[in-house]
Amino acid sequence: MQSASQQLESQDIKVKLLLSGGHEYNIYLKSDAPVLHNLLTTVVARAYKQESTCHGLFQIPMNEGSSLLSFPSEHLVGVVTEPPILVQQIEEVKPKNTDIFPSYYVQIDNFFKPKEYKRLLEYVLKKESAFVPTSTSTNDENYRRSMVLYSFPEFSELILKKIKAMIPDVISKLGLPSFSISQIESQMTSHNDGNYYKIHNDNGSPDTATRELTYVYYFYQEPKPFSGGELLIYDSKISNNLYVKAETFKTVEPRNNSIVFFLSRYMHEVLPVSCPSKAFADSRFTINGWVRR
Ligand SMILES: O=C(O)CCC(=O)C(=O)O
Ligand SMILES: [Fe+2]
Repeated sequence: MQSASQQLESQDIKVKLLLSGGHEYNIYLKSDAPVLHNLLTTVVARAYKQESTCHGLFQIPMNEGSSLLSFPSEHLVGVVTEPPILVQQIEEVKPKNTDIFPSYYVQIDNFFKPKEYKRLLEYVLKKESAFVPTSTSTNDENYRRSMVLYSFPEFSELILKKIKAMIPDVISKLGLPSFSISQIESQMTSHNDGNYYKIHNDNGSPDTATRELTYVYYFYQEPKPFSGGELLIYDSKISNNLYVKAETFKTVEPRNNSIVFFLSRYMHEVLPVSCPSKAFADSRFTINGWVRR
């Protein structure tokens, strides 16, 4: 769905939310905030009696995060934006088979404190011999090349605690309805010279279906000893009533000591890594996993 809100440079927008029952709330949002896009498309969908693409609960932090406004999407009657944001004409908001649903992600820098990050790098270098080659659910040999470490109790507890604390903020930044977490999985990976992971999603099989969010934490030695290894997250479109990959995508730089969150259902891939030294210590390392509902 194409709306004018997507074309603005990021700026602060004063947004008055008009809710059923005559309630009004003033909030401030960035013009490129996914939640603003969802608010506008919800109003547009109601105006044209379409199914909203974001049915569910809105949860919007207020007063610099000290309070949270929650309301079901069907209670949203209107939105007043200052400066004005025009949503384009009916022809362009009608869902067509060719509509692109943009993918959204959140990337947070300085995830581990410097001491934790240093300890993690020292740890991974000692664990080289415990890493094993990765496989995929289809066992296709040319789909994925990397190494994985499944057990690292010294860090999995710490990362789970930090991720749990971040989830409410991540959910709100992604404009998602909240959900209760049943489990958070984690693994450590290394990508060395020529390694990659072709286009896939992370919840496409019965045993992965409850994965809601994927997270990837990146770490490596400085100066950066490899190139490539970008994460591409594809936008979606609807074809035959199914979400499928669009041609367009977002490119995520695997920034040192940053963590990325996105919907596990998005199609994504890891571009080939070039690591001239081929030394394990020079790999693109991650701790990644999935938040299950
Ligand atoms: O390493 C990355 O950037 C993403 C890894 C990934 O997609 C996965 O393990 O499912
Ligand atoms: Fe993945």
